Amino acid sequence: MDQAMIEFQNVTKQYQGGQPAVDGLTMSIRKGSVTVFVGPSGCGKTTSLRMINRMVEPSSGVITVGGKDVTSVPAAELRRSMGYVMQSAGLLPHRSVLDNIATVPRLNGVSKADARKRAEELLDVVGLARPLGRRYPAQLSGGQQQRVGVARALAADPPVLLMDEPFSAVDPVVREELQQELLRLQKDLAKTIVFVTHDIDEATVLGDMVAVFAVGGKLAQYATPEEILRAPANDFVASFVGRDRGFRHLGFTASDGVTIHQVPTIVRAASGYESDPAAAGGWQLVVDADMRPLGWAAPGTDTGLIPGGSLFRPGESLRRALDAALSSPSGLGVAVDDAGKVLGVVRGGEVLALIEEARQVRQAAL
Ligand SMILES: Nc1ncnc2c1ncn2[C@@H]1O[C@H](COP(=O)(O)OP(=O)(O)OP(=O)(O)O)[C@@H](O)[C@H]1O
Repeated sequence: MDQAMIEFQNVTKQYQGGQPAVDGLTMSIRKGSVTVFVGPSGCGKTTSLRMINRMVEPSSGVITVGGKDVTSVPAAELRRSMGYVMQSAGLLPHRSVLDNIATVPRLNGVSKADARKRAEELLDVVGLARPLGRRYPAQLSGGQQQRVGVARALAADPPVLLMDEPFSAVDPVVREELQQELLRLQKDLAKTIVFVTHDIDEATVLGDMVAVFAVGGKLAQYATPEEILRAPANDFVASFVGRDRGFRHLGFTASDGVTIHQVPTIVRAASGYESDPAAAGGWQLVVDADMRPLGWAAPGTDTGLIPGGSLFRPGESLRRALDAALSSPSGLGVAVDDAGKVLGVVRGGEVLALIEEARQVRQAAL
């Protein structure tokens, strides 16, 4: 796993008449990892990404993929050997979704029938219903189009996937869904993914490694997301990751010690409500017949169902546990298992105490 897949050796790109867009970039990207290029607008992220598949040629320096200098491979062949996903999905409007996904395998000489069969399987992989394959791109939502973009990039089963702000044009809820989907896919696929974003949150969620670029095309820090949040290399990185970095860092603190308490529940079934006799006038969690959370019933009032907050799954970070408690109208964060069934609740005060404990342990280790 520690093998390098992509290497930049002192790579510079200067477009005509300008300052360098990328300046002396040297970095090694591990096989099977997700590496995120992040930084403010115009700092050379896209240029760096595009030099990997020769959509842009460097002014100087060498880039190797799988140990091979990319300039030794014809540009068109190199491009087809890597998946590429961009912000606008870039689908061909007059071709069906299936034909869009089958484009590169067809160019590689795969028969139409085989390419379509593979395209149908890929719809499953990216979580799209098969009938959508017959539609045209304009008949899909933005999020669905991005999924097709990912399926198309995966069609030829390339070892390397290049993704340029693929999720930035969709709303935040769909965006988070797509991020989680990509992480799930990556668990099985173990591709070498290079992902460009200007969103530090997206970078720390997705990246095994994060490369922070500064204006002028210089690499400011290249480290794990945890390290970038805990120990920014300089003032530029510190200001880029922002004031919330302490909070974001919680995303890397394990929640093992969090106690999950029992919670009084009301089952909302077809026959009506069944209240928990243990409720004794406090907040009650409303669940369906399968014990999945639906919302809250406030104490002593009849205001009906109050929407719940975010959910916490044991094994997730303290950030998730705290968010579940803070976003819940009752102040109790709902914990669920993998099937979405209620396990109990976490208390905000207890999560904060654990956060403080973890901070002291970190401090003592310095
Ligand atoms: N084809 C081009 N010709 C001339 N200059 C270019 C070209 N493409 C990019 N640049 C310049 O190179 C610099 C880096 O651009 P690049 O697109 O790589 O940055 P980026 O970090 O991806 O930005 P953004 O987040 O805005 O997409 C910018 O100053 C940009 O104006």
